[in-house]
Amino acid sequence: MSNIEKLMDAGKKCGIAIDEEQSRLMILYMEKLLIMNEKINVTRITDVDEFIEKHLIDSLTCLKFIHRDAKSILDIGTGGGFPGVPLAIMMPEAEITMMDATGKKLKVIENICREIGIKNVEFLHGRAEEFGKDPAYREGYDCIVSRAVANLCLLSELCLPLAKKGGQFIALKGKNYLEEMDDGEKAIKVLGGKITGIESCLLLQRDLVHVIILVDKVKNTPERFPRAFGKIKREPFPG
Ligand SMILES: C[S@@+](CC[C@H](N)C(=O)[O-])C[C@H]1O[C@@H](n2cnc3c(N)ncnc32)[C@H](O)[C@@H]1O
Repeated sequence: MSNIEKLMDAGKKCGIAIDEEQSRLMILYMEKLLIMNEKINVTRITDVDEFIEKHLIDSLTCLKFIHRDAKSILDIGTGGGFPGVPLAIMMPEAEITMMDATGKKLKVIENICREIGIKNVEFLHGRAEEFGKDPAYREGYDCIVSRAVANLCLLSELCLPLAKKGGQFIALKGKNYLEEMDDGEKAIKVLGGKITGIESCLLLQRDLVHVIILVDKVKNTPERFPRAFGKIKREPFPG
């Protein structure tokens, strides 16, 4: 079976319909990223089957939860482009912005996206807590997604200020999410969000359970958030 077929098949097993052209683009992205990864470390996953499951399919588990009318999606801490690049391939009508504090990684994914012709993407180099204070970006996105960046409390302070009122924040989490829920839930409420669902996603390996935390932005974020990163790290979230 070719890698293109493998990805379509894996999608089918996980309830995600991937057509041949979408699969071709994602596999091309993977191949180019793995070549670049030998020079600039972007991902520790280099085995193709593992990449398909843990990067491509895992990124797409949040697809069905994104509001159909979402036009602007921001991936905070995108790293090697996850979940942003697979979402951009699957949602050609939406504009996907990928943000990361590390410019080197962002340049790699930008170059690959340009090379393979993914057009509905933008790149923002910098820290989420700084963009969150900038009126040009604050409360400017329909949907914020983020995977493997920080615990739920910290992550919410980075992400929710950038979501529009009426928009969403979707956190892709590992199976240990429960430890983060108490503090995370309190912070989400103060930041103007409301948890509307916690969904588990079973990947191909049956023991690999990931969780998606769905948050609606129901109120504007108070102006004092986000705080500077040093403060976010050092001080507990003010209730
Ligand atoms: C572990 S990687 C995860 C990458 C990708 N989301 C994934 O799931 O494969 C975390 C990424 O978040 C970025 N990051 C961490 N804190 C950030 C912040 N405050 N603003 C923007 N990016 C941040 C890091 O530079 C890093 O690339």
